Amino acid sequence: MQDDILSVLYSEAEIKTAVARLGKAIKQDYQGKNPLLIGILKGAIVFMTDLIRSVDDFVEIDFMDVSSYGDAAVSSGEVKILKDLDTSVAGRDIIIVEDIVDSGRTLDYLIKLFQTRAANSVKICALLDKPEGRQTEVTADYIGLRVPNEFVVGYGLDYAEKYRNLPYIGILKPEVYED
Ligand SMILES: O=P(O)(O)OC[C@H]1O[C@H](OP(=O)(O)OP(=O)(O)O)[C@H](O)[C@@H]1O
Ligand code: HPA
Ligand SMILES: [Mg+2]
Repeated sequence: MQDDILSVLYSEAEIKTAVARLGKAIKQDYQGKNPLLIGILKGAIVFMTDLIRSVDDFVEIDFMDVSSYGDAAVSSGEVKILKDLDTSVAGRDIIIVEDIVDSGRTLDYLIKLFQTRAANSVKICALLDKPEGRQTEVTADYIGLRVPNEFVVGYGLDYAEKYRNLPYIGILKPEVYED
């Protein structure tokens, strides 16, 4: 698995520091609000489990499974809900937890959806931001680390369902996804 990685972009230690910073900021901004953190499966799973343990206050969690990449390295542009929430978002302060904002299409879709469902507020916490990938106006409120315009994997992020279990963020060798 490690042979497919061109270079390590962010080490485990760098990720840990970024996650701790995000957890502190959320605690400060949401005192007494009992926010609902919504992890977007599957990519956000690793980040979500670390993030919630870095928020030293009451939070609730739920998950939604949406997909737009399938087995490709380029977004299909069509966001599909594979599993919806169990919790009602009406009147709640929502924090969408994402592994990466790339084209921004997934978040654009989700923000509109939660606003339609009458959430009190909707913010975004993303571990990674890839600004050069953007095709929409979306910006995350809480950002861990910035990544260049390369396909990155690890710490939850996949290529064709692989590499999610790498403990660091790495750049995939282009020959792995180009034919
Ligand atoms: O900003 P965007 O271009 O929309 O890309 C970001 C989204 O794409 C990935 O999900 P994917 O659809 O690959 O599903 P997965 O989380 O199950 O891997 C990633 O986890 C984000 O949810
Ligand atoms: N890597 C993995 N999954 C992704 C990426 C990426 O760079 N961008 C959007 N989904
Ligand atoms: Mg994916």
